[in-house]
Amino acid sequence: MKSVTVIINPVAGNGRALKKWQNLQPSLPEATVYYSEYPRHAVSIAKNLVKEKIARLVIVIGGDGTVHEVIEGTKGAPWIEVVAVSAGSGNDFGRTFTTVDSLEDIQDFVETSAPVKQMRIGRMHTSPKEMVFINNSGYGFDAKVVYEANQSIWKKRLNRFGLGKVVYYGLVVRELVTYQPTSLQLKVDDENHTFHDVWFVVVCNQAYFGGGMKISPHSNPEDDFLEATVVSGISRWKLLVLFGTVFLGWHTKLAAVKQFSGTRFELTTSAPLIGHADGEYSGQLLPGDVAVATLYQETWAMPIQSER
Ligand SMILES: Nc1ncnc2c1ncn2[C@@H]1O[C@H](COP(=O)(O)OP(=O)(O)OP(=O)(O)O)[C@@H](O)[C@H]1O
Repeated sequence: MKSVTVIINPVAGNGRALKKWQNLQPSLPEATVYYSEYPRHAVSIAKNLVKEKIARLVIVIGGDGTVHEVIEGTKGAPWIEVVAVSAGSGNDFGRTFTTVDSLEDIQDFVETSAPVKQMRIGRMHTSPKEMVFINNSGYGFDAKVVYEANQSIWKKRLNRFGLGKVVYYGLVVRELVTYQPTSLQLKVDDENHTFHDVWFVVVCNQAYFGGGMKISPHSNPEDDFLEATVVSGISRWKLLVLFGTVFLGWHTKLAAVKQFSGTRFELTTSAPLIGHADGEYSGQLLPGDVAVATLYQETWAMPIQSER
């Protein structure tokens, strides 16, 4: 029997995480419980768990940001299994990896002694910084929207009424009007590609991004490859239509969308670009910098949906 540890982000999903935990708590009296008290606190909680070297099931109650932090903290500890109770607003993690919602789901994991498959996780390196990504990491338009949303006082105000997403929609429209596409060089393993008029580039470890868009259908965290999607040479309003086609899977046939599979991706830019890792701001890529996306050699014990 594994020991159960619960990590909750009380602000995720505008308090939804806390409500979900209040429902589960009476059934898990033995669980060790930690609350994330500030951004990136879950990274240090997870790092401290790794030091104990005990086989355990870690249940993360939060959104993609909180799962990202716990996974970052459990690097190099395949004896720790991570599952999530989806309680954020986007929840792309739970579209591929396993989520639990009831006590029965949790018991399945606690009681099974079958080894959990090991998953690959991405790494975006821009010297001297290194970012983990479970879902995806990239640069450009979408990262700018994330960055602006996190700066916005309106996001906090509207979140109180569960309307935080309105800020994202507003910013997508604003950036559609004001964003200046740039040139980008992409090296996929040994092949060089140059793009002009680039809106965004995203390197994916799993298929979904942006809260349910299956942008990279061939991405699979069980394999040894990452996939990059570059969107370039498209007018502002066609880009909006393109986002709509992603839900139908038609975007992969458009000339403005180029996709590559590989093991190492080098990105360089002609103008400063804002970046994200799993939808959280990850800093700027400046002309002269090289961002390198690869998979970590280490693996993580995270069941994926198809196994259940
Ligand atoms: N006690 C806290 N107070 C404020 N922010 C916190 C706290 N604990 C964690 N955070 C931060 O909250 C942010 C949002 O968390 P998370 O992404 O899990 O929820 P979400 O934004 O609602 O969901 P999603 O990313 O799926 O849309 C994370 O960046 C995390 O660092």
